[in-house]
Amino acid sequence: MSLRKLTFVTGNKNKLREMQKLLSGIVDLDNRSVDLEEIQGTTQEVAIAKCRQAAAIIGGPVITEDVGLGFNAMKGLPGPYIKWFLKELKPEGLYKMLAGFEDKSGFAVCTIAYCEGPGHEPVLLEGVNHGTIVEPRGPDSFGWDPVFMPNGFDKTYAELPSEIKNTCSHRFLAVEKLKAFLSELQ
Ligand SMILES: O=c1nc[nH]c2c1ncn2[C@H]1C[C@H](O)[C@@H](COP(=O)(O)OP(=O)(O)OP(=O)(O)O)O1
Ligand SMILES: [Mg+2]
Repeated sequence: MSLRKLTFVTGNKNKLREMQKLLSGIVDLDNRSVDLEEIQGTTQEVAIAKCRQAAAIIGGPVITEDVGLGFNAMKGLPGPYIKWFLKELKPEGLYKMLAGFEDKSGFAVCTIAYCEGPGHEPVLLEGVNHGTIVEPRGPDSFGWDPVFMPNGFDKTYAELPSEIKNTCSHRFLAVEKLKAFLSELQ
């Protein structure tokens, strides 16, 4: 049986590494590193626009991914804008953003968008993982991993072995939905 071919359009090596693990044996995953334009809007709007662009560039079936980190004390902000907050503030600054708030809870959202090709409507598969924003702990190797401690664990994403992150993460939860969706396609 040959595996379905899909191109994951992302410029983020760490996302690619996790996605390859999560989809191994299920999808023949190719990668194209394209810096897709990200519009302003809700996570869903950003994800759909990103995936449309990717499908137009690749000319075939693609997935893209948009990740957000929301703070409940800030009604879900920074959400899809976390990349720019992280870039300027680093993990330490993200933690400090909540200094004036009692509520340190937050949630990580992974929105995978699948598009069959140019002219097709993207389909969204979303995974949400809830947790707490803590002082940075663990290796500073992937995004905001050092400040996110998922519920049910006493370690941050950065401190957890990747095999464990991959069984509970926002990305894992979205990939579970993607697998179910792909198994319904012919
Ligand atoms: O599991 C994760 N653990 C920690 N940090 C993460 C994770 N996943 C994404 N991130 C970071 C990357 C970027 O700073 C922001 C999302 O922005 P986002 O636009 O989705 O990612 P990106 O621009 O790096 O790659 P892409 O080319 O796929 O858009 O959160
Ligand atoms: Mg991006």
